[in-house]
Amino acid sequence: MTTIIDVQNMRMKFGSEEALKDVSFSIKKGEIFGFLGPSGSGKTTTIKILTAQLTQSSGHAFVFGQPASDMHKPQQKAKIGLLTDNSGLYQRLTVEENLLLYSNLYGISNNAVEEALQFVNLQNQRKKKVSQLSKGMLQRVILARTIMHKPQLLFLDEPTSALDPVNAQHIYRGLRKLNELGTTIFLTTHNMAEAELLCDRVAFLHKGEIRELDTPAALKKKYSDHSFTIELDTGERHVVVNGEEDAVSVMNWMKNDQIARMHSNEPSLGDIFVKLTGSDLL
Ligand SMILES: Nc1ncnc2c1ncn2[C@@H]1O[C@H](COP(=O)(O)OP(=O)(O)OP(=O)(O)O)[C@@H](O)[C@H]1O
Repeated sequence: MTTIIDVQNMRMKFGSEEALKDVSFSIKKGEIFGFLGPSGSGKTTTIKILTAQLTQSSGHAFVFGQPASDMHKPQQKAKIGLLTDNSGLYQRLTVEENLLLYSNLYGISNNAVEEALQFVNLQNQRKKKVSQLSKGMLQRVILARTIMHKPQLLFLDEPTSALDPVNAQHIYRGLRKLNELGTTIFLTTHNMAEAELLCDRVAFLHKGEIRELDTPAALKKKYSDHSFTIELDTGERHVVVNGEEDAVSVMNWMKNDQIARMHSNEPSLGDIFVKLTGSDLL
């Protein structure tokens, strides 16, 4: 599979502060990759390097097989979509006028405006002026603009931070659809449930270092204590672990038809994050 992003031993210093320390990862075409970390861990700095807004102090950062510092070149830039909190929208124009302006400016077909409005569930707000939008609506317009040229690679920095759960779900469906069509997605989020739902692999960043990188399922397995919680008909709850000692109790409860519910106590990505960073993001 084609490698879309390749980062090896990347470091970034701002004066004496080391924002990134020896960061390495690579992302294949078609992956949804979650870059997770508390505030100040280096997520935005990484996106800025990968989109040529900053140059790393040392190490290797390649996007589409070219140095990331070339991403400002029009040919490379056309392949990516970057969602940031910097809106750049015209306040006095409507949602639709903003998107049409953008599509004309970049030679994108006007049909893309309709598709983008659907993608973010804003068809009914198209005539609203940008100055009159709520924070969540504004975020959706920016996202619409980001995906309008059908980029091969999408950088999404906190794409649903201002959205209510219904609109967030709508965006998740849209992102999955884009991904099925081949778009690779690099996503940062503080929302661990979102990462678990969307990402093929996640990296946990802490103080500029990647502490773990794997599929959510593999990480959950790695950090699991292999215990189960059993709830009996009486409401009594027992935590049991694999092994002979608890097997006897479990067998007896089963024989006597006493078990009402049983589930594995595998950790969530949020639990793993707290364990790794000592920070509770939830
Ligand atoms: N231009 C800059 N000059 C100096 N320090 C910077 C600059 N940009 C980022 N930093 C520092 O680098 C570190 C990483 O910042 P970064 O914005 O990448 O974090 P983040 O993980 O994106 O945080 P958040 O989740 O709050 O957006 C922080 O300590 C920050 O203060």
